[in-house]
Amino acid sequence: MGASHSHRNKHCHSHQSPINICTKKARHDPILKPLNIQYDSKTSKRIVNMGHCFNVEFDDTADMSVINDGPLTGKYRLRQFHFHWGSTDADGSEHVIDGKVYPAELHIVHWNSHRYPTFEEAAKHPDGLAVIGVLLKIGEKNPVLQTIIDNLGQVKTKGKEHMLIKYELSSMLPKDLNYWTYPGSLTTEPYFECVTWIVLQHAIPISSAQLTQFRGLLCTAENEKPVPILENHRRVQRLHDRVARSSCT
Ligand SMILES: NS(=O)(=O)c1ccc(NC(=S)OCCc2ccsc2)cc1
Ligand SMILES: [Zn+2]
Repeated sequence: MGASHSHRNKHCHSHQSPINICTKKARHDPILKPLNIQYDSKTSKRIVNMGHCFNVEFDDTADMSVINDGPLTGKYRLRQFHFHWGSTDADGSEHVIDGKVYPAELHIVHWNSHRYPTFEEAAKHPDGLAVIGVLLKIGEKNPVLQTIIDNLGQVKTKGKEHMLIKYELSSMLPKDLNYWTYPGSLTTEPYFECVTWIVLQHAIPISSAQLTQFRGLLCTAENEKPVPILENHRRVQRLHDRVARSSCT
């Protein structure tokens, strides 16, 4: 679409996610700060089968688990995390790094409680949400992930939920918090362009056997013919006028 339509572009779909991140073009921006992550394990509440994925939800009624600094202004409150995966280990991540696809991706969803009263309100604004994307690579069994996987049996069918007490989300993150950041969108309905994406440059391990258990979740309800959630990742979107920046050289 030519420049003459850029006004229309502005309001519709020019900042969609995920994208392929060309690491050579993602320049280091010295204004970017280190990411500050403060998660309180007491805020973990439950795991829910959403039908297209499962969400691990947190108590976001106050600024107890938050992130700030990095590319952000003010505090963003932890709401939920979830994963995207593929039907085989050859596919699955949403973000792609220099054309390399990873077998899965973790999304940790936060909303701007500094400026907006609720998640729903924040999701209507470009600075409303901040999602940390963590790429997963096939490796040794991940004990922190195993705690989540051990609970999947309790949420096998769509709509089922199960309590999750004192989950230490911070222990799932890599030590190295260097990241790429760019302005984008939700990668599922309603695709709102409200996300500051923070994609970590260091991947975390998951074993192939653990990943297989994600595919055992059903997108159907208890009383329906069982259909597994074999994959739930969106294809990469056009960059348009955007630039991805790096937190390090
Ligand atoms: N895959 S993603 O991280 O971009 C992502 C994150 C959140 C959501 N949606 C959430 S948490 O809420 C859905 C309902 C809603 C309400 C107002 S805007 C969206 C969708 C996709
Ligand atoms: Zn996601």
